[in-house]
Amino acid sequence: MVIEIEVKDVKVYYKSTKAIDGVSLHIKKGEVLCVIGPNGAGKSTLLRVINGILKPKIGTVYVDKRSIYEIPHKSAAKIFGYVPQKLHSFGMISVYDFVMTGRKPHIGLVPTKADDERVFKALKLVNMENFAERTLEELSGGELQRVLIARALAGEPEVLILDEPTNNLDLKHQTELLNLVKVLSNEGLIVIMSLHDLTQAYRISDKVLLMNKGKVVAFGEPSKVLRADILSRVYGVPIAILKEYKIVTTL
Ligand SMILES: Nc1ncnc2c1ncn2[C@@H]1O[C@H](COP(=O)(O)OP(=O)(O)OP(=O)(O)O)[C@@H](O)[C@H]1O
Repeated sequence: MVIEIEVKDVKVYYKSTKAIDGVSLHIKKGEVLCVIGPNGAGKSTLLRVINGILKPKIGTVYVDKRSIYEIPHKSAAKIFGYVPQKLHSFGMISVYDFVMTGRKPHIGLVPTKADDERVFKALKLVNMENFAERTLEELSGGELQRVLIARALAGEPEVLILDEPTNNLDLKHQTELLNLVKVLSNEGLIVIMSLHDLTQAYRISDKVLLMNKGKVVAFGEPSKVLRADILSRVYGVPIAILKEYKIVTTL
C-alpha cells in the first residue's frame, strides 16, 4: 500500500504559458486532499501531473520516495485511479466494457470471473449496477460521472485522483460520493480531488491545497486554509464563514 505521495517544486508550461509554478505538497495513506482555487488556477493540471499523465518541465512526484518516472507504466497504472473532469470522446461502448477497461493493468490474456466481480462491485459502489448493458451515450451527465468513478475503482487503486467529481451529481449522489471517499480513505487509500464547493472541501478534507495562478497560496489543515480573509483575497469576492462552517459569498 502506498504510504506517501510527495510533489516537489513542480513547474508546468503549456507552450510558453506557465500553468503550474513551483507547487509542492505531501499526503499520507488514509488522507483526503482537496485542491481548490479559482478557474484556471492549475488544479486539473496538477492532478494530471500527480498521476503521471503529464510530465512537468521541472520537479518530480514521488511515490514512497521513488520518482514516479522510474516506476514501470503497468505498476503505476495499478497504483493510480484517475477520474477526469470530462470524457472527450467515447464510441458505442457499454458501461460494463468501459468499466472493465479500468481492470486493464490487472488482466492477463482475458478477463476472469474475478475481474467480472470487481466490475460489478465498482458499479454497485456508485449505484450503477443496473446500467451495465447501456452504452455510455445513453447515460445522463451524472450517470456518466458515476461510471467514470466506477472505472477508476475497478482498478483497485491505492491513490484515487478525482477532478471535480461532484460535477453533474445531484445532492443525493454528491453526498453518497463524498461518503464513499471517506470510506475509501478510512480503508487506507490516498484520495486527491479538486472541488469548487468549499463547504464540501472543509467537511471531507484532511488537507487542503489552495491554488491561484499556478502557485500554492496555502496548504494544510482545512481550518488553517479555509479562512475568510484568504478566500476573499484569492476569489476576489467577499466571503464569510458561518458558524456551522458553511462558506458563502456575501456579495
Ligand atoms: N492544453 C492546454 N493548452 C494551453 N493552456 C492550457 C491547457 N490546459 C490548461 N491550460 C491553461 O493552464 C491553466 C491551468 O488550467 P487548469 O485546467 O489546470 O485549471 P483549473 O484550476 O483546473 O481550472 P477550472 O477550475 O476552470 O477547471 C489555465 O490558464 C488554462 O487556460
